[in-house]
Amino acid sequence: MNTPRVPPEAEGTPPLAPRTPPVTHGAPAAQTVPPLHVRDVTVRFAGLTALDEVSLTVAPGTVHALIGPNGAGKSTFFNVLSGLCRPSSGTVRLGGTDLTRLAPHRIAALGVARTFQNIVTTEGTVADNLMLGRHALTRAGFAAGALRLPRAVREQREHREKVREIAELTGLGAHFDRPVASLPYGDRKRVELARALCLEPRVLLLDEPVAGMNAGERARTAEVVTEIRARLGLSVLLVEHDMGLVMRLADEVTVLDFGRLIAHGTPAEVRAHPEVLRAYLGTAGDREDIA
Ligand SMILES: Nc1ncnc2c1ncn2[C@@H]1O[C@H](COP(=O)(O)OP(=O)(O)OP(=O)(O)O)[C@@H](O)[C@H]1O
Repeated sequence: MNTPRVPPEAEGTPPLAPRTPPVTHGAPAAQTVPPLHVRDVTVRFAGLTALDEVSLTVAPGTVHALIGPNGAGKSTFFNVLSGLCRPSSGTVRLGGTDLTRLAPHRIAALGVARTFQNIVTTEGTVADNLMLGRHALTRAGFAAGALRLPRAVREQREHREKVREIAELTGLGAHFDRPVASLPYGDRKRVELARALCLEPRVLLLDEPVAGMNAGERARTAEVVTEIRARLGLSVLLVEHDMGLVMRLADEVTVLDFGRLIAHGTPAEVRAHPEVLRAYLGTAGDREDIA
């Protein structure tokens, strides 16, 4: 376990076509999910190496947690995967498709959706917010929508049915037409997760999905992550400081410290790893406890 385990490459996988999936009905169907391969990614900001040749693979249909003390490079890693930060070197591939230097909207269209650590929606209803998440999948043009042409009206209705399913799946069904601002914090934060799901991603990047939640809200969100993974078959890459949640949800855990990968393995392996214990319990007084 001391050396990172790197699953074999899926060489020769055909490139993925950009997705324009039909609007589906009934229970969301499990979809084909390619592995997400990150290889030797390095990011430098002026004199600081925020990521130093970091590699990991998110295997299809698994929950892979990325943990590490404050400043370890987790957000930078997410920013690379979602196209907000260009690495100095290294590659990101979804199956056989190179995502490394694509714009964020192209990465999203290829099936990698993310949530943000500090964004909690306050505007509009739950339905409004989830419809925003369908934007990338909308085929009828702006003019057709504005003119309420039959095709655009039908498409809007189908998208609304789909987002209602996702609201049910994420425990927001009872709040569908309520203003987000009127919901408790945990539900509001889960709107962000639901909005990312509305893109029908193959890989979901969750950046601290339970930050600021109370114990009940955390437990509910953990159930939702378990449920969406089981029902939709997608892969999840999870950044989270709540170690109880990480240990419960993750199949694999990768640990960063000062931009370097220091451990990779199952939750039990990582928890007992001396480098990980040192990184969390080491010298700095403000480091979190992994126990
Ligand atoms: N745009 C930037 N310019 C300069 N330095 C940056 C930038 N973004 C991040 N850093 C630095 O890169 C390092 C990694 O930061 P990052 O935010 O990725 O860590 P993190 O693991 O997500 O931390 P946290 O758990 O506190 O969110 C830190 O030293 C940070 O100060």
